[in-house]
Amino acid sequence: MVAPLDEPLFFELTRPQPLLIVLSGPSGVGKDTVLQALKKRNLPLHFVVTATDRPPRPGEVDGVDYIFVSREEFERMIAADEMLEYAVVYGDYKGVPKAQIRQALASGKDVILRVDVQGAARLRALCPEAVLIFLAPANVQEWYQRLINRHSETPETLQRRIEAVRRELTYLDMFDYVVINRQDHLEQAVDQIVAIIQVEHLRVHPRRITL
Ligand SMILES: Nc1ncnc2c1ncn2[C@@H]1O[C@H](COP(=O)(O)OP(=O)(O)OP(=O)(O)O)[C@@H](O)[C@H]1O
Ligand SMILES: Nc1nc2c(ncn2[C@@H]2O[C@H](COP(=O)(O)O)[C@@H](O)[C@H]2O)c(=O)[nH]1
Repeated sequence: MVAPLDEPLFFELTRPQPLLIVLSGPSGVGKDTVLQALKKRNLPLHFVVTATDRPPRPGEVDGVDYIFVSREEFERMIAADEMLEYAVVYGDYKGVPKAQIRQALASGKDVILRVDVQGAARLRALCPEAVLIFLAPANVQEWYQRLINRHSETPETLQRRIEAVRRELTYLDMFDYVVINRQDHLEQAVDQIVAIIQVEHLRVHPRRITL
């Protein structure tokens, strides 16, 4: 006699576990640009809007690019334990609102966010099951030119970002994947990130995020 199928087992197999995907890499490598291109693919992803106390750059929109707050408000959020991770990045506060991530994961969606490399290290410690992707340039000249062409930096902030890159590269081992964002081949980098998400959902032992 054949045993009846075990329904809870099948439920487990077909119910995807949401992923927490962390995109990191040096300043100016193209993290935001890659995420904007990924948004256009209309995948069931929640794109986290992180908070900062730096002023918006021309064209940046509150609630879309960042949640822009005052330094006092940022410090209130830290004191109230509202940040999953926060750091002073190139002189400004940046932080990941905890409630936003929890709500998105609870809805069953994969969650993706970009942070600097120290933020990725902190998230790895807080959430070892997160998927960490290091976005890298094809070579240092391309990366430097990208940062210059963005016209977002003063000589001082540019220097700070250049000094940081050497230290950031020493963290490569902590990441699960590396994706090269080649000059004028943005869609290729996006394809590779989509492939990582797809393959992560094929794991026999899914990553289980607990925050
Ligand atoms: N594949 C690419 N080819 C050409 N230019 C690119 C590519 N990817 C990004 N860029 C350009 O590089 C510049 C930096 O990109 P972006 O601002 O997305 O970097 P970032 O990693 O988010 O930087 P930061 O960490 O400082 O926020 C932008 O001017 C963007 O248009
Ligand atoms: N550790 C964190 N880093 C963050 C967060 N949000 C953004 N960032 C990173 O900061 C730098 C600088 O950003 P910019 O917009 O001022 O150029 C960049 O690498 C971002 O990825 C965060 O919540 N935590």
